[in-house]
Order: sequence, then C-alpha cells, then structure tokens
Amino acid sequence: LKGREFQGASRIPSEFSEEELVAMKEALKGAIQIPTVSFSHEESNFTALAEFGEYIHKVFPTVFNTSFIRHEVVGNYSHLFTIQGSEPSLQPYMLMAHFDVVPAHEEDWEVPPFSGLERDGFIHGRGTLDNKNSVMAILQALELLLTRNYKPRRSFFITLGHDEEVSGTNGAQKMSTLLQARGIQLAFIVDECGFILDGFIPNLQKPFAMISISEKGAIDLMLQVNMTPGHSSAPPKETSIGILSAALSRLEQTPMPNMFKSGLLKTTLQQLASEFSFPTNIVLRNLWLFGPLVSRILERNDVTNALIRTTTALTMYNAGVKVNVIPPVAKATVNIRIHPAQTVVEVLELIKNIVADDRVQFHVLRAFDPLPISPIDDQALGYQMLHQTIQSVFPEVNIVTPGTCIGNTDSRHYTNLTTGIYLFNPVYLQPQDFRSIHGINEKISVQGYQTQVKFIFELIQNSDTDRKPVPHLHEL
Ligand SMILES: CCCCCCCC/C=C\CCCCCCCC(=O)N[C@@H](Cc1ccccc1)C(=O)O
Ligand SMILES: [Zn+2]
Ligand SMILES: [Zn+2]
Repeated sequence: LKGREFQGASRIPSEFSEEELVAMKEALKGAIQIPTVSFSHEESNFTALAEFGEYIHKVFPTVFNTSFIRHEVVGNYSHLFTIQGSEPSLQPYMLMAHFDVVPAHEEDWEVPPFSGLERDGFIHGRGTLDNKNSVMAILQALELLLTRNYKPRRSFFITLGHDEEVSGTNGAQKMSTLLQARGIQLAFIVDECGFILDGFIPNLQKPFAMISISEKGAIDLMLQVNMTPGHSSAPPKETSIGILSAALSRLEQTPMPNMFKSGLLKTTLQQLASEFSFPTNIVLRNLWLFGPLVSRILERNDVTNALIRTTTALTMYNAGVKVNVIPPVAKATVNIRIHPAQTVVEVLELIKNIVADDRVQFHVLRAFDPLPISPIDDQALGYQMLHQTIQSVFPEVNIVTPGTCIGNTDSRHYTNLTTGIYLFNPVYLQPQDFRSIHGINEKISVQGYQTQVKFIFELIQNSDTDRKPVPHLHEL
C-alpha cells in the first residue's frame, strides 16, 4: 500500500489522554526552569546547556531508546536526531528549533522568568515562545507517536541548536556541515519565525497564518572616526564625536528605499483584501493604484516598516577617555537588516552615500545576504504540508500567506541543504506577545502549547506522503 490509502489506513489520531496533556505542560515547565541563557559568543550558561541535554533524555525516554533514531551531540551541546524512515526513496525533511534563550531581567517580570509558573492558563517564562516551546513540542510529538508504535515512511532530521541567540556558529553551522558531509539533501526545513497573527492589522478581526519564506539579510557595521587628541579648553571646530554623531544622525534620518512593490507584504495584503469592508477591500484589491498610499501607511508602524524596507538601527556607541581630553577616536555599531529585494553590496553603497564623509571609516563586522525566497507553488512540499496541517489543526484560520522573517534564524545555516526553508510556529501571536519575545513577560497558553504538539504530531504524519502535493482546483 502506498500514498493516501496507506496513510488513511494507518493514521494515528491526534488525540491525547488527560494524563498525556498534563505531562506535556509539565515537561515544558521543566524546560523553562533550566536557564540556558546565551549572553555572547564567549559567554553562555554552559552548565544549563548541558543540563538541558540530560533533561530531554529524562522526559522523552522513547525518543532516545528507539532503534531507528540516531542521536548525536554536535558542538558540545546541540542535538541532532536522525529518524530513519522505511521508504528510502522519499527525500528527508528537517524540523528545527533552539533551546538557548536571551537574558531576562527578573525585576521587570510579573512572574520570575525561569520559574515556568502556570497562572491563569498560561505557562510563563523566557523561552515559552522563543523557542523552547518548539524544542519541546517536536520531541513531545515524536515521543507520543513512538509510544503509539509509529514508524515514519519518510526519514527526517531534528536539529536543536544551543547558540541561535548568538548566531548559531557552534550549533546549527556545525550540524549543517555534518549533514552536508553525509551527502544529505532535504525536501524542506521548518524553523521558527512565522505565526498565526492575531490583531496585527487594524480592523482585521480574523487571525491569519503567516509562513515566512524568506529572511532578511544583515550587516553589523562599525563606523569609526579618528581625530587628533588635545586639550578640551581649546577645542577644534569638529571632534570625532561630533563627526560620528552627525553621520549616525544622517543614517537614522534617511530611510532606505521603500521596497513594498517588490516584497511579500503586498501579496499578503492582496490575499487579505476580501476580509475587509469597503473601502479598504477596494484599496487592497487595487494596489497597482493605491500601492504608494498603502506603503506610506505601513511605514508608520515599526513592524510593518521593517517588512517593507532595509532598516538601520544604531545599537552601540563608544567614545571619549576623559572629561578634559578631546577624544582621539569615536566608534559606533549599526545593525542593518536587509530587505530580500536588496543585497549586502547594494546596501553598503547606499550607506556610504548617506554618510558622505571620508573621515568616517567603515568596518564590516559581519554580513550576509537575505535568504532566497522558498517556493510556495503546488509542488512545494514543505509549504503544502504546512498549509494542509494548518487547515486541519486550525480550521478557524482560513488565510495562509507567505511572509518575510524580519529577524534571523538558524535556518540560514542550512541553505546548502535545501531550497525549501519555511519558518512557522503553529502558535497564535498577538502584538503584545510579539513584544514579549526578547522582552518581558513571555508566556504561552497551556492550550496553545498542546495545540502546537498536536500540529507537529500531524505534520510528521502528513509528511509521510509519497504523493506530490495535489494542485489547487481553481474556480472557473
Ligand atoms: C501585516 C503583517 C504583520 C506582520 C507582523 C509580523 C510579526 C512578526 C512575527 C514574528 C517575528 C518574530 C521574530 C523572531 C525571530 C528572530 C529570532 C532572533 O531574534 N534572532 C536573532 C539572531 C541573531 C542575529 C545576530 C546576532 C545574534 C543573534 C536576531 O535576528 O537578532
Ligand atoms: Zn528564536
Ligand atoms: Zn530569539
């Protein structure tokens, strides 16, 4: 038996007992209590990262004791699971997540950030949305499938990174190199970033699922001005601080070009048009005419502005050695996020033209282009699997749209293994939840987390298909 008949006959229903539901949330709480904080490249809580490895062994025993699952630790703390399917002709896929978290300043939180406390139906703590929820949901779904004697047809990998928050070079990058050395090519990857968005667009009552199919590029750029030091009692007309500040101010005051016309947000808005009443529906259906107006409105909000252009954030500044010494050097670091329609080279050129001052030196600390745009056509297995699973687990969500991730994820280390990178967390996200990511009072509802487990439970089974996705039937 093959294909749909096979799946129909052997499909394991995503129904969980009360005991299993309780065990699920308790397992997540335990994960939140381990303070796996990444502070910088050099500084992480290595004890906690190691403890996390022991913890997943304890709570997911079947995953670690199944003959067709190989577990490896990579880069000392990251975890790579190879789940061998029964049909070697099916190209494998990969589920990704990370278990390091950004620091949390305890005093600002309503609930201690590493308590994993349950209150009013929510589990609170750092990592509940970014991204221990995904780490735990993936392993939990697999554990539950295995205890029901599931054996996949399509092989898949699970990679759990330990340093995503400090750019993934010891975890994701090493796992990618290892998989490449083994000759692995993947049908698709699913990682963090998209969500079911609720309340992000004024007057849109309905939630919609946004699967990010590209990710912005980035440049960390250091600007430096050197001037001759001297006595502050007889200052020169211009100092290194003044010159650098003026350059930075020009950068902040000069937005990069609006790329609304060539971006994915335009597609999203067109798809959402019918959800609005007059006149918004007409405006969104006719972006050829109203595009400039709509893009000006989008510029007013920081998140939508980030979706339509390259952004420039002034993030570090350093100058001066003593109150009465003219500073010899001033340095600042700018974090630039590149829109998918632009490149590192183009943006650097624009930056130099805006600064337009030869006394300002540029040092590129780190730079990478935006991720290529992953396919979403009828034959794009990853997109279609996510779409299908969203429809069955979230029947109330009838809009699924492609988007751009405005941050960076570990998935960028895997572009050598696949052309299908899809960023989606099957979790509802409201604007205040968005602010809690890297902010304060991060939390997930118990029911939302249990639904995430259900989603992955179904996604893994859906991905066993050996059929090419069925083309949509368009209405005549
Ligand atoms: C009309 C549509 C509205 C759309 C709203 C969009 C809402 C956005 C939803 C989710 C965005 C979540 C972003 C979280 C993913 C980013 C993860 C992250 O923070 N990564 C770091 C990686 C990094 C980079 C450089 C140094 C260290 C780490 C990052 O990007 O800064
Ligand atoms: Zn994350
Ligand atoms: Zn993060």
